[in-house]
Amino acid sequence: KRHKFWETQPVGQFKDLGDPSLPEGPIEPPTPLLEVKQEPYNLPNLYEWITCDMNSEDMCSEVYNLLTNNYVEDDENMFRFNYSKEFLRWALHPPGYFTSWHIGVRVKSSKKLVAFITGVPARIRARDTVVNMAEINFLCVHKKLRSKRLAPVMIKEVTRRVHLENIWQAAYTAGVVIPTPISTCQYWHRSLNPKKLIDVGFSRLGARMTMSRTIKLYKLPDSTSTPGFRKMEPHDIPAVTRLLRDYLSQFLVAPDFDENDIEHWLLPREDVVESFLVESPETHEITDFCSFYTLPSSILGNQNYSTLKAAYSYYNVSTKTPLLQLMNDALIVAKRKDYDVFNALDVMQNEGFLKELKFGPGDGKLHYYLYNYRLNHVMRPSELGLVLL
Ligand SMILES: CCCCCCCCCCCCCC(=O)CSCCNC(=O)CCNC(=O)[C@H](O)C(C)(C)COP(=O)(O)OP(=O)(O)OC[C@H]1O[C@@H](n2cnc3c(N)ncnc32)[C@H](O)[C@@H]1OP(=O)(O)O
Ligand SMILES: CCOC(=O)c1cnc2ccc(OC)cc2c1SCCC#N
Repeated sequence: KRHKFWETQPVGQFKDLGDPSLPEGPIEPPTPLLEVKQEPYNLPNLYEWITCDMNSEDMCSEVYNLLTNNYVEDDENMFRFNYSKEFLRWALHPPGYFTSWHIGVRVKSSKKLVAFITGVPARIRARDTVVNMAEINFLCVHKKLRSKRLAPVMIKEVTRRVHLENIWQAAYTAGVVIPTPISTCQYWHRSLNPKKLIDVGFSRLGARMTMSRTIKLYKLPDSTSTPGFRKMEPHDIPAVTRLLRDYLSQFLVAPDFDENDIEHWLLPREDVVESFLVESPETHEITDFCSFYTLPSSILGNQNYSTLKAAYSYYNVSTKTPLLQLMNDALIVAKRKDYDVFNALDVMQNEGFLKELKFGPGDGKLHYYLYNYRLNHVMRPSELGLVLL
């Protein structure tokens, strides 16, 4: 397949896959800052760039509306991600964020927002090297402006603005295959509200299964089972940071979280991110951790339902409590909070609980990418310790 844009970019190219002579690490050296293009890339005449301050209620609403109507849909157009405004502000305002990396495109005449792309800074470790990267997300072009090669311009502009901050690598995921995935993961789904998932057409009644038998199959207890299982609180930040850093050190690619990062990404936020830990009743040691983020989806073309309430497994660590038991408690909490489904990728050690806890494999794949950083090893999902929103 010809990738006219991606073949021009410093990313692993399909033709290079077998070539072990190419060294791992940056593909291109940094450009001297004074030589980085100072002015924005040219857009087609009708359009103009806009920097999106997500702390502005109006701007955040415009971004929310663009994504609600034009962001990612599954292959059968059954769902479309419906990130909330609170979630977007959380996702785009981690420690050290740059408003200039939150980029929109407006129609000059109508001022209508028709495209968006974002970056946030992140320290990512690849093998033994910690690299300052940009995590790129929320690339969206209005449905009416597709297939006009706008995406490459969006990507070049966010690249330019990241370069201006002396950052030369990026990490991103996509459902599409472009040069060149560092890993390909699979989504798994655990029904919490099987009746709704069957009504919307996502799940089907199993052979020789009645609805009431299916509801019973997925039934969960009302209360969690692990002694000392509780919500994470601010005073837990140092212990959770230690626990997660130790745990993530086993993976080939993983975030290099410090306490500030943990405070932002893992302290519970209503309807955005939930995190729990196990504090040993005897020793008061924090031995385990689990978390999930809240990403609803619009249900497209169904008379009875408009929104799917989905929880997405985030970072989980088990050192004392069996991972199965820890994640079953996460399912119990999610069910109690009225989620319809609990989703998880087969990354990290998730394969160890997916089948046992009645997750079913999805038909969607998620490909992970690095920009301007070569890894000569296509990773198995279990070697990957990174979850992007
Ligand atoms: C040092 C810092 C570096 C920072 C930058 C790092 C890189 C960041 C990269 C971005 C990471 C984003 C991560 C992220 O946000 C998470 S993945 C979610 C992406 N968004 C959606 O799927 C929303 C619905 N779709 C759309 O809005 C459009 O279809 C988009 C805008 C996706 C493409 O608009 P379009 O109207 O359908 O297409 P054209 O404008 O005509 O352009 C066609 C070209 O775009 C390539 N394409 C298509 N989808 C892509 C995708 N998801 N990543 C990368 N490239 C993608 C495609 O291969 C082709 O190039 P090629 O001819 O070479 O094959
Ligand atoms: C019921 C299981 O499917 C989903 O939760 C879901 C919801 N909304 C989406 C919106 C866009 C979309 O585009 C790929 C997929 C979904 C999916 S399946 C893949 C995500 C997970 N897990």
